[in-house]
Amino acid sequence: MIEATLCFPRRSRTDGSGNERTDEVLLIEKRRGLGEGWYNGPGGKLEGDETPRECAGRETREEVGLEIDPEALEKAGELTFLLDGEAHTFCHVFRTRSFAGEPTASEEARPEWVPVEDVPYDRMWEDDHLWLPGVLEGKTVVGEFRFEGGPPLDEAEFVNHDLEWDVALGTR
Ligand SMILES: Nc1[nH]c(=O)nc2c1ncn2[C@H]1C[C@H](O)[C@@H](COP(=O)(O)OP(=O)(O)OP(=O)(O)O)O1
Repeated sequence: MIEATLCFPRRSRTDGSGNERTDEVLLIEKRRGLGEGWYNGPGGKLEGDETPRECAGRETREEVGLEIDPEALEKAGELTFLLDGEAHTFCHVFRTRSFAGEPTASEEARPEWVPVEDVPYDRMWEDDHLWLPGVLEGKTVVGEFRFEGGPPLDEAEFVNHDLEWDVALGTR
């Protein structure tokens, strides 16, 4: 089974007049690999003996150039994606308001700050609208999502899911 991560950097922006505060999340439009052409958080597969939070920090740096201290990441979710009845990917989800630098595009990803109310769920993995809103509200989630008819996973059909909210997650 693949072990992977997703990272959702957050910021609050105030408009020129200082009146409107917009809460935003950094998404990427993925340019290659699984989920190509769709929006998601930065992230990818664990490498070597790195921890999930180290992986999330590294992938965010590689894909969009933000520097993130792995210890500053808050664990928000653990998602299992099953393909044709078998565990395909276990994904650790993190969020953070602590990072350095400005997002820049890479070969893998085009970054975009998006108001939390305008997340383009119709251009994302079909399961995202089920768990990402809660994660962006500060909740924790454990979920299982079943796909059928692959591989690859991103061409399979999303069939059903189970979700549990406000779960105490490990510190990894
Ligand atoms: N159903 C799903 N919903 C979702 O939101 N993200 C999913 C997903 N299934 C997989 N992912 C994400 C998790 C992880 O960040 C990424 C894994 O995709 P890939 O195997 O293509 O890895 P990448 O090519 O991005 O990583 P590296 O090769 O390690 O750079 O896709």
